[in-house]
Amino acid sequence: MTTTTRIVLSSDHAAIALRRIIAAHITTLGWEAVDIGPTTAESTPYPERGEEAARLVASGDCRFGIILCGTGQGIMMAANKVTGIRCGVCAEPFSARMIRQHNNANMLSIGARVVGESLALDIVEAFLSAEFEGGRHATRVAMIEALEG
Ligand SMILES: O=C(CO)[C@H](O)[C@H](O)COP(=O)(O)O
Repeated sequence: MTTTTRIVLSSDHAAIALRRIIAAHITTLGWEAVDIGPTTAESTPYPERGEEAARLVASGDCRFGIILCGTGQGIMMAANKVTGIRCGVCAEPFSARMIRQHNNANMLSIGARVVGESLALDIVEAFLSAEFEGGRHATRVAMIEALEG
């Protein structure tokens, strides 16, 4: 398992401001933010933005990925198409903690049109501070991996 502290951040046009806020925040927590944009408000397709981030996580270049679009849903769907990625959309901290503890998620998706800044930062902190519990959950995660063929 990679030990890097790099976290890739990516979004579509709907979430640029919140992505930047999260990138700045995680650096205060000791993580290295790898913000791959976009930098302008021009419309950009979330499948490409999600895939780009997911490949950096799947390759081991980044430990985690935090991705955002309007709802968090579309970019999550794209990221989960990349082998090795387990990404969940979270709109509250409990689920963000649980997708680490039970599902060993390596990416977190947030909807910038769903949650505000303060809640988003709580969600990110819950995700980053939780650890995978293994045990019975490892068996189930292995079953997800088996679906990848
Ligand atoms: O949430 C999203 C995908 O799940 C996108 O951010 C949303 O569909 C973009 O919409 P628009 O082009 O109207 O800004």
